[in-house]
Amino acid sequence: MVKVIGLTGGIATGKSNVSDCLAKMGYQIIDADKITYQLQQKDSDCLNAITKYFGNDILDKNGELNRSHLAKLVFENKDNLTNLVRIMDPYIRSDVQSIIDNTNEKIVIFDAPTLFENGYAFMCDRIVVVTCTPMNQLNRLQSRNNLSISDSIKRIKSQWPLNFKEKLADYLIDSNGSIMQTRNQVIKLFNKIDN
Ligand SMILES: Nc1ncnc2c1ncn2[C@@H]1O[C@H](COP(=O)(O)OP(=O)(O)OP(=O)(O)O)[C@@H](O)[C@H]1O
Repeated sequence: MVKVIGLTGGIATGKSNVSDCLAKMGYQIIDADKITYQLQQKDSDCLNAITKYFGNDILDKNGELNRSHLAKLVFENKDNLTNLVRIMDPYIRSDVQSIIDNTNEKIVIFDAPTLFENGYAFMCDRIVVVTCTPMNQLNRLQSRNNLSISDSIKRIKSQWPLNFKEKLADYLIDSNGSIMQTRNQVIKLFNKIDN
């Protein structure tokens, strides 16, 4: 029976670094962001459902999703975010479940930024949360996405508080140190989980 390890954190807390490290160690990664992106391809059922709710304004002239426009709508309005999640949820869940059901691996990693917010924690046997101090999170988000402080705070606040996620974790990865220090923790942790 495959063991599903959920991997999450707060926005810009260093989850991608951990996910890269796990991929290099040979683990199969189910990437919720990639699945979401693929589901939103032009003319897909999922994009049609999104457009039905948000209107044709979210499409560009070629019928492709205008991602920055949709992002603006959902980060500025909580109801929009809730509805986007509600619309996409069954599509994402079904894709993830089919990967889990068809894998031959002993362990798969389900990498999802909003694992808790979207109720995907229930699909996991164990959960790893990548965390750092609120100040490091804010600095990393600002410099990575070139955002103002107020926009960064808005994005951080659209997720559950990091300290709440930490309490729900089975395992924590502290990403306050260097990338290498974080990777060493990942190797140590997965040697334990995998044995
Ligand atoms: N240990 C670290 N030391 C210094 N910088 C780091 C560390 N880990 C990540 N960063 C930097 O912080 C930023 C955010 O990291 P990353 O993209 O891995 O976050 P994330 O948790 O995957 O975010 P999101 O969920 O928003 O995609 C990146 O610019 C990355 O280079």
